[in-house]
Amino acid sequence: MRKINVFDTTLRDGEQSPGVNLNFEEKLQIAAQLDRLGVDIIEAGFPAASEGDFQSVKAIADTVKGSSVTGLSRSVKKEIDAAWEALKGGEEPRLHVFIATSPIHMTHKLRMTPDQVIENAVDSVKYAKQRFPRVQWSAEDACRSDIDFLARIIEKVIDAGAEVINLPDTVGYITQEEIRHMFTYLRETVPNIDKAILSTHCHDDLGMAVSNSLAAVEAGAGQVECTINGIGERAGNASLEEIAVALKIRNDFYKAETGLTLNEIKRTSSLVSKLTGMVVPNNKAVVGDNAFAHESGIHQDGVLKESSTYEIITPDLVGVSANRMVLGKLSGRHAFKEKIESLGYNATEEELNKVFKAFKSLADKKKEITDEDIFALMTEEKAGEAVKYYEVQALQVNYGTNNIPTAAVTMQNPEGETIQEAATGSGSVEAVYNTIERIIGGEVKLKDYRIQSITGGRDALAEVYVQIEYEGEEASGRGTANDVLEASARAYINSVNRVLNRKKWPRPKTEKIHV
Ligand SMILES: CC(=O)SCCNC(=O)CCNC(=O)[C@H](O)C(C)(C)COP(=O)(O)OP(=O)(O)OC[C@H]1O[C@@H](n2cnc3c(N)ncnc32)[C@H](O)[C@@H]1OP(=O)(O)O
Ligand SMILES: CC(C)C(=O)C(=O)O
Repeated sequence: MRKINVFDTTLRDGEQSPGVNLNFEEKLQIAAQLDRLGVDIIEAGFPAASEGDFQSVKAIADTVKGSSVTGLSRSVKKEIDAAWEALKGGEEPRLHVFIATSPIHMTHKLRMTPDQVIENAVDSVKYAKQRFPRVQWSAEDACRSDIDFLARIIEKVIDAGAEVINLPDTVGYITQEEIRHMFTYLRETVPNIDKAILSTHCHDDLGMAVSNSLAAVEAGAGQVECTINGIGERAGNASLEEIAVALKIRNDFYKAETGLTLNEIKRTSSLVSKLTGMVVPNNKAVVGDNAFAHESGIHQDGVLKESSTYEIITPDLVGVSANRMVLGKLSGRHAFKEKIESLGYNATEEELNKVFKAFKSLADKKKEITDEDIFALMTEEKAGEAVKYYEVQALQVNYGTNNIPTAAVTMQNPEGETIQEAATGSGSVEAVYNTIERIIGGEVKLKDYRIQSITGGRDALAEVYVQIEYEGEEASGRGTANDVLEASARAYINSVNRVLNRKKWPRPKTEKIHV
């Protein structure tokens, strides 16, 4: 069986999804889970993009030991240097350097001739090879490039030292037949192609990213680039879970396999969804809530008699467990610790104490504590803001059908002072947000507000996601609580704190020195 390397780019292309911005702790948490899932390569970010990206790529390279860690760079010396500084502590430093090869990108965006692009690509790979033991080169917009030009440039970058050649469908344009032809033609035409692994990276603009990736595998791709839940720029990237499970279930056809621990898929999907705020649709293949649900009588009858009548994937293959309720308010610390570990977390003693306290207080209010509740509490703890500039201490809301909603909020400000304010609004949430805005003393534009319950039932935890603009920066925020107004306040403050944390690591002014 042919082994296909899985290159996960959730933390780079996935983070390019509009509205997604992960903080340092969240990126580390996702990287650790990707490592548990067993992806071969984690693209941890774009080190030259900002100090924040640099620091998170470095921390991931320094700590992740199973998967190989890479970072993206333009064909620019300074960016390759920055990537080296971020990645050099890793076990197998690997660079991903790219330049566009399609006529439309070369002419209008790069304003370079094809020969200049070849020279630039070769120089940047040679420059990178002076530092990195492994270099991957990508031909951005490969699928709209002239195939003979691609063949020419690929031969030259392989000679310069590139070991992986990635051929992205940057704008999600290609069809399955065309991508199969592209990979086959290049394998037959480029004389030194056997010295490199060919890789595919598909976008989902026409909803064909997964099938195109699988078609590339059929035609000889040895690496697939994808993201958890298919998140990514515009309509997203090929989704890792769909490719991995298709290769597993249809290995009779593809004759290829990944090295993934498939029963970590559901957990990874939930973590990424929670931390990015991008909800997984119920009907999403493999990880959607309905993926294993049977509604109609004939189907239910069939499944009860023999599950393979209507189920080609068993839920446990991807880590979906039927058993929900486990712990309650009388549970002790040992059982709780074991539960946390079974959910894939390694908690420090301090984290465990904090989450155990939160669990006990939740158990006082809520009858059943499910895995999802514990997962939410632990994620909140692990992904707390780097610095909590503002913190909500108390909240009171007065609402009546014939009254103007009024909120009173007590908060701690960055100087450690306790401040109290009150304000009204057209609804309770607006009253809370107007009050918080007064305390912060700046305008906060609310661009998106979403609420969901973590489990079913009237006592379910509420989870609120917001998208705001504050001091010229956009940020998302998340808050979880028993009460929807408290969850709303937490999400709002969380997003403001993210803006303030980001301002600690501003995007540097880059000097453009092309290789
Ligand atoms: C298909 C993809 O997903 S590619 C990855 C996309 N991801 C990102 O862009 C996120 C990170 N990006 C950033 O933080 C910024 O864009 C930076 C730091 C990389 C560059 O910022 P700036 O220097 O302000 O340039 P800006 O983004 O406005 O413009 C891009 C420039 O890079 C050039 N460029 C684009 N791709 C490449 C490349 N692969 N190699 C060299 N130059 C390139 C463009 O032609 C343009 O050059 P110009 O300024 O001479 O016209
Ligand atoms: C930089 C490359 C790999 C990319 O993300 C794309 O072309 O979509």
